[in-house]
Amino acid sequence: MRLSRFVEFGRKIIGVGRNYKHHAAEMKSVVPDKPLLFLKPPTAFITEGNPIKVPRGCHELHHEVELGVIIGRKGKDISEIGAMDYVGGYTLCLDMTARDLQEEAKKNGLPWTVAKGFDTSCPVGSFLPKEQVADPHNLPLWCNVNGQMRQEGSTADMVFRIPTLISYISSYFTLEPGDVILTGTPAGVGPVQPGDIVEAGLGSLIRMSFKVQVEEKSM
Ligand SMILES: CC(=O)CC(=O)C(=O)O
Ligand SMILES: [Mg+2]
Repeated sequence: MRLSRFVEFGRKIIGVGRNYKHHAAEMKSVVPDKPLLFLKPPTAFITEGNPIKVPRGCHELHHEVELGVIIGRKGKDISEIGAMDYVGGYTLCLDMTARDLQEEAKKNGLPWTVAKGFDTSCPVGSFLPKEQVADPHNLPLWCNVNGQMRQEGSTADMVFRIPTLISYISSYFTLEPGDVILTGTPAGVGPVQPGDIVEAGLGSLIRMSFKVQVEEKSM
């Protein structure tokens, strides 16, 4: 299988939380002393042309624009020094988050699984082979809703950089080709409503757009 079809691999989506200090501050949280991880199932993926569906019981769905790192080689206990050899490419992701469900979970000391992993919670853009990205730690990220800019940041501001993330994650989870690491979001996250259009970009490399819709019961 070709890595450009990573969405079809059915692999892990590993989220990193509070990896930008201004976002941690807007969430009234502190930057963790080691990467804060969560998982989304592969059914979270959607590509352009498919809607973001507000999950049942959610009244505050937020956008979080993020750089996605796509793993190209299987590895466990990867050293920071060799970590970039395990990157196959990059993409742009929206880590859609049911903020009200997440806040409730946080208050009760419960996991974020539903808040982060519901169907359509990971819209992604096209695959960029790593050779096309000169410096993944210097990429502008932006997100607007109905044409109004909400998030503008740079991957230069990540707290834990890609080699650290790969090394840390692989000390717990074997990384496999097609796994995607969501590297955290810059400040400016906010709500979306059914009917909204969420547009996001990664410098001049990727631009993508998704419509928000109510989740309807499937038969
Ligand atoms: C508070 C969060 O939802 C953490 C997260 O996903 C992030 O990008 O930061
Ligand atoms: Mg996030």
